[in-house]
Amino acid sequence: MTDAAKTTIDQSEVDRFSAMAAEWWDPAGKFKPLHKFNPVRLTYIRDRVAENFGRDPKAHLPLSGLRILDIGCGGGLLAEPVARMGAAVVGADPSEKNIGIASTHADETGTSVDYRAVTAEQLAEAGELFDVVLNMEVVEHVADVDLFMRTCASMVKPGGLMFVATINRTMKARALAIFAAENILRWLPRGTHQYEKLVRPDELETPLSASGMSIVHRTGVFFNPLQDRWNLSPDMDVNYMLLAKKAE
Ligand SMILES: C[S@@+](CC[C@H](N)C(=O)[O-])C[C@H]1O[C@@H](n2cnc3c(N)ncnc32)[C@H](O)[C@@H]1O
Repeated sequence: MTDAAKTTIDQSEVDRFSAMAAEWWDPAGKFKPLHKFNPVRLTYIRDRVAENFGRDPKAHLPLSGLRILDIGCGGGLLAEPVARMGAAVVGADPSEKNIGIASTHADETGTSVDYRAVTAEQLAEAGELFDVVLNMEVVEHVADVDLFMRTCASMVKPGGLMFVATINRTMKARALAIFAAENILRWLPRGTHQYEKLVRPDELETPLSASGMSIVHRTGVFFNPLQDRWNLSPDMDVNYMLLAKKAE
């Protein structure tokens, strides 16, 4: 099968997120872990983007002038604050319901985000290019990781960045991110993550390097129960983030 005939969409995954769409902006609801994640990932994105593009991360609008794609944006939990840092943000998600909730919320908060109910494949086919692609908590839900990564990488401009956040496929992740998070802590609905669909860092590195991108930074993200907060950590066995840069 050619790439053009393949899809990255696992319809059962998209349907599951659509069914929960009303809860995107409830900080105590089914997306509570993503709300809790936001401070650490937003700071990481801001600081690394500012460093790459020679900006002051503490400036009023540190991301102004940059075109950023939030692929698999869901309800826009990340797209909105990134737009408020000055970037021109395209938020894309295959679920019409997610995009509906995201658009309504952005209207309510007066935030400008260009939301589109499309797949990464459709955006890439249209020749869209971005300074930064945010690929956060999506790869573990797609049908074809390799194709998804190559499609996303094709939309990064030379010298641009892609951030990827996901969960490692390790026994520790199975115990903490699936069993404990879904059955004991009840942070996530049961069935949110399937062990077989979790993705190891090297499985992202292969399609990235085939697309002219190299990993320039990697970090674990770990929950500290005493602080009730996620922090960056050298331990990449469970949640982790990668930053890849395209050659100039
Ligand atoms: C766990 S949510 C992450 C939402 C957002 N990125 C965040 O971190 O706040 C996963 C999202 O990926 C979307 N998704 C699933 N399959 C996808 C695909 N093949 N391409 C793009 N997005 C996809 C889902 O609809 C859902 O909104």
